[in-house]
Amino acid sequence: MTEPLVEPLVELRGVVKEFPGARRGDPAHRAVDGVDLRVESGEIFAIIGYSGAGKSTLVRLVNALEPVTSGSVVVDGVDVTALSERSLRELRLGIGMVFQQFNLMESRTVWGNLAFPLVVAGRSRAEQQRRISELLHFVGLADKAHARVSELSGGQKQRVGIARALATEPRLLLADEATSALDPDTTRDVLDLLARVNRELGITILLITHEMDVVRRIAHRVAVMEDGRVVEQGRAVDLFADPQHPVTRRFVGTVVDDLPAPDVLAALRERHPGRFVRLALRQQQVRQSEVFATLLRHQVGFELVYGGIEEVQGTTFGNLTLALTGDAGAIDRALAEIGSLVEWTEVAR
Ligand SMILES: Nc1ncnc2c1ncn2[C@@H]1O[C@H](COP(=O)(O)OP(=O)(O)OP(=O)(O)O)[C@@H](O)[C@H]1O
Repeated sequence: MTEPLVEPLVELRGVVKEFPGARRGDPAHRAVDGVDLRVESGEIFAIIGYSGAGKSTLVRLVNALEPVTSGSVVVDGVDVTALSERSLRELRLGIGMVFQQFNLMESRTVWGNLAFPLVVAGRSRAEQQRRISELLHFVGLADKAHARVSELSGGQKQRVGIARALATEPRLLLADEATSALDPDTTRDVLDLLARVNRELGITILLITHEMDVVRRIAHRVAVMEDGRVVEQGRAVDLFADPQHPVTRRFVGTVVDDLPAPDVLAALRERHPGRFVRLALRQQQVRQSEVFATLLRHQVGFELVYGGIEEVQGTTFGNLTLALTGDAGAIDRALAEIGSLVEWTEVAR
């Protein structure tokens, strides 16, 4: 069977962006340093990195708000680095933008904010009416059409921001820290809405974030950025299961409890005698009951001293630290068997 042809909606090849140094004679600053990236049509792709990693700059290169220093940026089959101002305006009509600070006209009504991009796109009155009412229903704000934006909560504002981004029926949505100004509950609602935009409307989403929880909740694939470079990329589940780069490990550690901190570990050792091992529960390999049955069969005592289970895109992840007690030989034999069920490591003293 041949692989289905998946066409990238966004493709970056060897992209470099330099900004001039602050003073004359200062060296140029490389905000983006040779990035290769493919965002497939229909997916939610996340770029994660700490502040200053170059994420926002990268997004500004995709919608050509900034010119690249070198490399190519292809959106929907068109190299945006070679477009005229006029063609750029057309390109941007096909890309919706969602911002951290919403960027709405606060003193205008929700309706007025949604009408704006439609007027710019030259839609008739009747079309504006139809589209705005459709959008308001989709984002669950049909009763707020005539409210001023300044009267809305942060979560409602971001719903308006998303509706506005969708107004001209873009194929691609760029979301720049769309939930970073929101509390955890509202963040969840807005992420659910973005997932619906992707699932029900088939819109590709490229989002940037510094929160691994955002990636865990909605991203299909993810690229990790540090100092202008992509240090690791792949399916979100694979990065959670087996992060390679230290930056990725740090991000994954914010969501999946890895190991207790040294002081916690010391306190745990005071309270629990025995040999500490850590089980890494991953994807389909989660067979906890078999692990515990094996320990019991070898008459090894066990206590769960640290850890937790999380879900990433319907897949279970977790790290459990156990304190094992009993005959040393029996523990060795039990661990040898357990090695075929799950990955385990000794927790160093
Ligand atoms: N217009 C500019 N002129 C000069 N330097 C810039 C400009 N825009 C960004 N930079 C620099 O490029 C680097 C990357 O910035 P960028 O905003 O892309 O990072 P980021 O990962 O999005 O971080 P944050 O989340 O803090 O915005 C930073 O060192 C920043 O100071």
